[in-house]
Amino acid sequence: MTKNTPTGSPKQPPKRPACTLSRPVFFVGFMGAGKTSVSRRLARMCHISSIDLDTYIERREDKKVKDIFAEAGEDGFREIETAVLREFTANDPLLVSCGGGVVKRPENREILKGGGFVVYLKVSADEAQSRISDLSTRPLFNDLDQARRTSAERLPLYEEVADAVIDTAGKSVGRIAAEVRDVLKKEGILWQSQE
Ligand SMILES: Nc1ncnc2c1ncn2[C@@H]1O[C@H](COP(=O)(O)OP(=O)(O)OP(=O)(O)O)[C@@H](O)[C@H]1O
Ligand SMILES: O=C(O)C1=C[C@@H](O)[C@@H](O)[C@H](O)C1
Ligand SMILES: [Mg+2]
Repeated sequence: MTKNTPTGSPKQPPKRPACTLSRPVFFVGFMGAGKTSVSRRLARMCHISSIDLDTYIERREDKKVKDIFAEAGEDGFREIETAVLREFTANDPLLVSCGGGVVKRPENREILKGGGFVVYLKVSADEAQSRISDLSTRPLFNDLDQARRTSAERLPLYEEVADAVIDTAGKSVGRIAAEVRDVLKKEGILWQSQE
């Protein structure tokens, strides 16, 4: 007895969304806003690449961010940060999670505004503190009062560069990533097609 031969086209692997970015997407916001976590989650959701500037700097310098601060001071760290930020405006578009202080330098704000689409993830200093388990990894998050002041000083700088603002209060990383995805699609930055 012969088995029935399957008809139709050969079995295809399940379709998955292939996404493309038309421009780099930069995540900015205060420490603990979730820039790193959200860009990683969105990258997984959409099968695109993401890069974290702090992690990239640590690999490039073979040192932890807090050790670069200790050895070269904040200015030394900011020099490196500007150089790597420039790299990611010039390369293929990626999701780029920036360090919390990237907006401090006017030069960086110009790079961000001219170099891609900027998503500002908003968080209060109080909520940020409750999210970060090891504050010693953030040399500029010394105590809550100081973090509240720094956050208030930076707010207009984040707003200056932002193309989209997303309030993260009380939302999960997955929900924020989905909100960002929807904004990027609506703005024509993220294209999703079936392979
Ligand atoms: N929406 C959220 N809800 C609860 N916890 C969160 C949320 N977003 C991030 N976290 C947690 O907060 C901590 C800091 O998150 P993350 O490193 O992504 O922040 P960041 O904005 O990249 O900070 P930094 O500027 O210091 O790099 C992590 O432990 C992460 O799991
Ligand atoms: O807010 C800041 O100034 C910083 C945030 C971190 O992501 C690191 O880039 C570094 O600790 C400085
Ligand atoms: Mg980060």
